[in-house]
This record gives sequence, C-alpha cells and structure tokens, in this order.
Amino acid sequence: MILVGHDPASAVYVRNKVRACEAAGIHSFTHRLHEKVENEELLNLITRLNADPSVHGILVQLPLPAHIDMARILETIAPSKDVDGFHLYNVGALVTGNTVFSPCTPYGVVKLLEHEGIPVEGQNVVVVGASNIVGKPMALMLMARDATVAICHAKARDLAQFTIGADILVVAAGVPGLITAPMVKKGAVVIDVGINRLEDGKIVGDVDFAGVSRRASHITPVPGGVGPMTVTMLLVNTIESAERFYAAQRTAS
Ligand SMILES: Nc1nc(=O)c2c([nH]1)NC[C@@H]1CN(c3ccc(C(=O)N[C@@H](CCC(=O)O)C(=O)O)cc3)C=[N+]21
Repeated sequence: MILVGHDPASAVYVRNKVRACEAAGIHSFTHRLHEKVENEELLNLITRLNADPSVHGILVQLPLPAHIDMARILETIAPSKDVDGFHLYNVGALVTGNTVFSPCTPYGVVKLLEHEGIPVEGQNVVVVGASNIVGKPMALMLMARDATVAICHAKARDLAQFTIGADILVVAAGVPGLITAPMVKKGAVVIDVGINRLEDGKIVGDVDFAGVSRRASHITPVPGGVGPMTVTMLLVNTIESAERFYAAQRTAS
C-alpha cells in the first residue's frame, strides 16, 4: 500500500485495509511518502514493487496531491498487480466484459446483492454519481449482469424523476442527505456508498437513512455498510492475484 501525505480519512482507510490483511494472513507493507514527494520517486517505488515476485497487489491510495500525475502513476502499476482495477488496461477489460480485477467498492456492492439473494437481471438500477472509482464501474458491472442501468450526475436536474423508478438505487455522490424518502420507490433496494464527515465529526452517507429505511426493502448503513465490503474485496482481489501468479509459475516450470 502506498499512502502519500497525511489526509486523516485516507489514513483511516489504509489502516482498515492493513488490519484486514493481517486478519486474513496477507502480508502487507505500507509505504508512507511525504506529501511533497516527486513523481519520479513514486514511479520508482512502483517499478520496484512491480518487479518484486513476493508482491501480488499494489494499491496507491487516492486522492493524490495535485502535483502528482495520477494517470501516469496508475498506468505504471503492473496490470496483473492492480488490485484496485484502476489501470486503463483493467478499465478496458471491465468495459468489454473480460474483467481482470473488479474495482473494490462496486465489487463489494455486487457481493452484498448476491449475498442477500437480490436479483439484478432485468432490474432497473439507478446509479447516482459517475466517478471512475465507483459510479462508472458500478454501472458496467451491473450491465454485465443484465440490469438496465441509468447513471445520474449528483447535479442532475430533477434527480427524483430518475431515482423513483429504481428497483436498486446505488448512491455515490458525496452529498450528505441527497436522497430522501420521497425520491425512493417503495420496496427498493438502497445502497449508500457515500462517506461524509460532518462538522461534529459524525460520519454519514448520501442517504437520509432514517426516512428512506421506512420505504426501502433493504438499505445499507454508513458506517458499517459498503466501506468494510470495499476492504474485503481488496483482499479477494489480492488472493486471486497471488493464485494467478502461482498458477502461471506452475505452468511455466
Ligand atoms: N486506491 C484507492 N483504493 C480505494 O479502495 C480507495 C481509495 N483509493 N481512496 C478512498 C476510497 C475510500 N475507501 C474506503 C475504505 C475503507 C472504508 C471503511 O473501512 N469504512 C468503514 C469505517 C469508516 C470510518 O471510520 O471512517 C465503514 O464504512 O464502516 C471506507 C472507504 C477506499 N478507497
């Protein structure tokens, strides 16, 4: 894991990932770099980890400081070790249905739905938020499972017009209280991906949990919902990466 700078939220997420690795018996190293680190130093570190056969997963915690060329950093990670699924090769593979690594947060959402026995095929899904990390891959993964998917920008004019039709509503906009009960169809499944820190230190999602939980058939809380699933899917991707590595080694020998 590579953590640049000292954003407190990023530090919490990385700590949770490290703890989960330890609990799962996955050895992890956290490389903490100064917020003023140069692009070259970060690139050199990634190149070294790419070449290290004992490393099966590389994660560069986002966001990165503004002077860092994020695209170049992500494209330097070996696609076979890109357990976040952010390399362009892996993004393209996801688009065409030849998924190598599914991005952890949407993958966690898919697993939650599977575990609860909630069908996706033929369902109307609305994804609010169109980020590269959550909204876009979420839509692709549900399309691959034969859902009808609409993506709304958080700033959509009359957002409720779209959300009210959703059998499954996934919200990843980063706007506290964005989704209220009248915007949700009765019996809908509501997945809240938002994590917002309020001034009093409280963490809330993008959904008015108290109100919406009276209309929804299923709803995920924040914290304790999608966040821990993101961490879990990182472990799944890392184990899969190691298994692929050793399978390829056996074939080669
Ligand atoms: N390269 C990269 N990969 C990521 O997967 C990635 C990232 N950058 N940047 C930021 C987002 C966010 N993220 C979370 C991880 C854990 C929790 C988590 O453990 N949440 C707990 C605790 C939340 C808390 O206490 O703050 C919960 O929701 O219950 C949440 C969010 C991974 N991200």
